[in-house]
Amino acid sequence: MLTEPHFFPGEAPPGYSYLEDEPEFDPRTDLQLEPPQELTNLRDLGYDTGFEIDFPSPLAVTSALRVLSDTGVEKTRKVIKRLLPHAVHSPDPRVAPVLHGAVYRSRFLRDLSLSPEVAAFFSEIAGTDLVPTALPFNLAQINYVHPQPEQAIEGWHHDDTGLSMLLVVHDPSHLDGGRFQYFHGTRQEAAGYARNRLCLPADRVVSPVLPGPGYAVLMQGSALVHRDEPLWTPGERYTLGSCYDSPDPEHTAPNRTYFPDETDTDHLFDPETQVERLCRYVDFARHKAWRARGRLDAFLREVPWTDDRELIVRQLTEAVREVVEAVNLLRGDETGTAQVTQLRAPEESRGKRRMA
Ligand SMILES: O=C(O)CCC(=O)C(=O)O
Ligand SMILES: [Fe+2]
Repeated sequence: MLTEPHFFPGEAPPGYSYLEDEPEFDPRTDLQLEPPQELTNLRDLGYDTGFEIDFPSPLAVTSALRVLSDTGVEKTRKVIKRLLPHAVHSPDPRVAPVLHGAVYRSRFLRDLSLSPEVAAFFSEIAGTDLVPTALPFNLAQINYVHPQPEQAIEGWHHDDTGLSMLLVVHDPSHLDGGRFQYFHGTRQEAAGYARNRLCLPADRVVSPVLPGPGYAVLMQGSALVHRDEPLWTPGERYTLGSCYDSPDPEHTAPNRTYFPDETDTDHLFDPETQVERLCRYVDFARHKAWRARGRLDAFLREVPWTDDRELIVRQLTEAVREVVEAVNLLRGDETGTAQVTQLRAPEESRGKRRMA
């Protein structure tokens, strides 16, 4: 069952505007697609088949692969630097400013994130069809580093999205710290260490070698406990994350969304969070509508001639289940900061993740 391609919104949301005078994305000069040497699967991390079955690919994380050419890196870096004023700054100075939905601010990043060449390359690696996510807010997320390295925070987490590319745009060889790292184990194990206030054992922390800017990993970020290592000395560090979904809605919805309560005093000082708010609602609804379209098409093709009304009700209900859940979530309350932190914590169970 495959859902039809998503329509990327024709207009940027209110409060967003595209940069003027941007470089154009040209896949012939900007991409340099080179596959990874190694793949680590969910099973290698210790997950069982029951867990794996929910995911479109058995892949947990790749070793370094190359996405951008030197020309592509230069263009990306220029755009990312120009977008810094729109990043959301956490009230905690140890947390890097982050910009979501850069596809609504940069045509270059939009076209890179939607590139069919990149999606085909990742599909080949993951061994399953992948398309740029129909939740554009999760396309082109830029992680900036606070200019003053503060007291180190651990920063271990897992994401609440599907497969994602994490691309280094800075030159990692010039940095003291700031590596992308992951835990070679399951979320449950990582949560066990956290509960007991223990650090993750150093011999199970992997720091994949990313030889230079333009290299990336592809990861199943919701199953992989990972972090950006603290930067021990000031330096320039930018990463770009972008998510990919399976177009087969039979796979569990990868993007679990909650709507942060923007009236939380923590957020009030940054007007950019207010702009993001509306973008999250619509993008979330789009993603659910996109998935349901595949299920409704399957219903149209497959519903049998029957007088079993219960059977028809069951099939139709299943086709729109995620839309009904989305409606309930959109009608519901927003999530406070403390709960958002909890939702992102590694001890979150897969069952909970499935609820939204
Ligand atoms: O910048 C990095 O190395 C990791 C960023 C990350 O994990 C995230 O944004 O979720
Ligand atoms: Fe992450």
